[in-house]
Amino acid sequence: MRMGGRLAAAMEVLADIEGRQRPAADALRDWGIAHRFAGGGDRAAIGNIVYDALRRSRSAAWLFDDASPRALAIGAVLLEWGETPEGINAMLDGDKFAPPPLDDAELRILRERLSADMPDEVRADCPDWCAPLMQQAFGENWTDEAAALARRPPLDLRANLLKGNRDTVLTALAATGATATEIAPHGIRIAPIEGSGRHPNVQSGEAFAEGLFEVQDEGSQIVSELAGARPGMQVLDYCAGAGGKSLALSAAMRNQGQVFAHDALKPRLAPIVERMKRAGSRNIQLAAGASELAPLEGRMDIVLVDAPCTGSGTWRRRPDTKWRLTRQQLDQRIAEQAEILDIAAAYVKPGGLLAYVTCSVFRQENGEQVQAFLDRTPGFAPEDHAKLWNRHFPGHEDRASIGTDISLSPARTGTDGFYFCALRRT
Ligand SMILES: C[S@@+](CC[C@H](N)C(=O)[O-])C[C@H]1O[C@@H](n2cnc3c(N)ncnc32)[C@H](O)[C@@H]1O
Repeated sequence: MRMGGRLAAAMEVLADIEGRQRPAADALRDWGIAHRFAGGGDRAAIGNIVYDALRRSRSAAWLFDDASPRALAIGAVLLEWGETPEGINAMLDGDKFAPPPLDDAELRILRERLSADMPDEVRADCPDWCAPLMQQAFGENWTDEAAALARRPPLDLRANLLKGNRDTVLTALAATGATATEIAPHGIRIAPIEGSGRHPNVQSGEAFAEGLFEVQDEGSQIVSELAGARPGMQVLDYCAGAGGKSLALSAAMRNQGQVFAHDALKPRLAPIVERMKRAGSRNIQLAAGASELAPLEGRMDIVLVDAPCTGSGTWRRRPDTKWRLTRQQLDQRIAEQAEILDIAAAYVKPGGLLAYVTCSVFRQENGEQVQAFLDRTPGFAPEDHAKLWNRHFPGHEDRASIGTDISLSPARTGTDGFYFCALRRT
């Protein structure tokens, strides 16, 4: 396929996502099934256009004064692929699978808009109702922060200390251009893809099969590290999901002590068993039901609450969720988080730690949530987060936003957006 055909396919997929309000991954998968002739390179390029268009929907629509799939797809290529309107028309020329070339009216508005300054709310590339939340979260930098959440993400890995170390992985993946992450001590980064490229399929290689690494964003590695799990501890991962953080905790504990992995939705825990085997983790135990949780009450050194949240910190990776999110869903997450904090706190032993984490950047799910918990719960006090950060990440003092808690973001730390707050039970 030439670029024209790829653009036409991306428009088709974007129309499907919009029309049926479905996840981008599902629409792309179905397109692939219906077009078996398309090769891996075509699928990657189409996927990149679709994801770029979703990340930059607002900007792309502004360029054309039109939010149609055509405007979003071509807008994405103009904004993210370094193409010019003339370059696009040259690409489409003579390609019978291509959409019609840019017409005079489109060329006129593009010429005007591409040389103008984007209004802040456009550059932020987020829904209107989220803009005030971004402003509350980031203050005057909010547009830069929101815009960074609309860029292509890197692929981050965590070297598994139970099987090797970062150098082992860097050597195994030398051909991918992987480098050490800046902050997380065991992290490895493969830079964001460019143009029609795709990330190497690191999970199909021997190093992954041997358990040398896990795929985990650097921000997720940092918050796992900040929880401070050490060998011999008793740790409850209360919202363990597929176990990304349980595995990081287990490695930090060198397989000594116990990680109890709980999730309200038991099927979500299922992948942990296979992941543990691969990683050589022997100290993770599933604690799905009430009977498994009851004996843990008041006995945990650390309870990690990686709470269900809006995921606004992960919009780089799942940009379709950004446009589907509603205020009602945010309110629902806030209520769930409060309930989970109240329940999970009971498992912390006196002197132990309640570590609250979200992958959201909104204050309502983060600092305000923690403050409300502290207001209604005697016996918990925030740790000194500047000290905590410096102990774990010396030399990176200025990187995170640190107050009575710690916030990470693509613009600031080059990671997904994460929130961390450690509360000591007194
Ligand atoms: C952010 S995800 C966890 C991701 C996981 N910790 C990781 O690192 O891969 C939040 C999880 O909380 C779970 N959850 C939602 N409500 C819950 C509740 N009331 N109690 C425990 N877990 C809950 C969800 O099923 C979901 O798996």
